[in-house]
Amino acid sequence: MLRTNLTFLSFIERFSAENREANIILKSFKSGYRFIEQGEKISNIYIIKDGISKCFISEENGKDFIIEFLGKGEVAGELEAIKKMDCLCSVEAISEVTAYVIPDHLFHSLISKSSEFTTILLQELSTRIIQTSTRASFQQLYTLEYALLKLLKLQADEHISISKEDMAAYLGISVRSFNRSLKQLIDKGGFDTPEFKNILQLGNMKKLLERLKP
Ligand SMILES: Nc1ncnc2c1ncn2[C@@H]1O[C@@H]2COP(=O)(O)O[C@H]2[C@H]1O
Repeated sequence: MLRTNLTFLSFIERFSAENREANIILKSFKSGYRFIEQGEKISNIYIIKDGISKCFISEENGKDFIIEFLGKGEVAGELEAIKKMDCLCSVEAISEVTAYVIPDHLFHSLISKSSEFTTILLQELSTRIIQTSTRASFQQLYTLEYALLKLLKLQADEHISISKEDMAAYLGISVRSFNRSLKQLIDKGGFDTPEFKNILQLGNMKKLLERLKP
């Protein structure tokens, strides 16, 4: 749910410190700022140093679907650079975000000259395929309450807080359905499986549920 890639982050921190002339700059974005807009052409690639962004597709019916939350070391904008296509989705800060901004010519030169960089990038893209496929299967094959419980547990574990609207957009449902599922989950008191039996009893889970109560 919240992706990070600390290997990518340490590579770019080291590279920009050792190659000041490369013009990699660090930019800060306020929460709510959309630094990549779906359908546009961009000339930079971003590697997140701090903070969390959401990466989402807006459909023509006005609904948004959150593909992934991107944290430390995650790259954004690489598809447009590699495939020479318009940006697949939008990327927006949901907390204060700082990111390394890499001009696309430098990104391409790193791919052709640094096998370390290319290996990290290939690993990242492979992980994205694995995670996106696993999530698609999970969300199709389990009940909504089960997916919601898993999403809540991840937030409790990682001490992050995601708005109700964003959680609904991540699960691909309306806020109304989200509230209904949350109520069902609270009323039922959890699932009788070894993995989830005690989740609702976690201290920070109680606080999370209080905040979200419909
Ligand atoms: N499945 C995914 N998981 C994580 N990030 C993604 C995924 N799909 C797209 N992105 C990111 O969102 C960015 C939007 O702009 P780009 O299409 O240039 O590049 C995209 C990727 O960096």
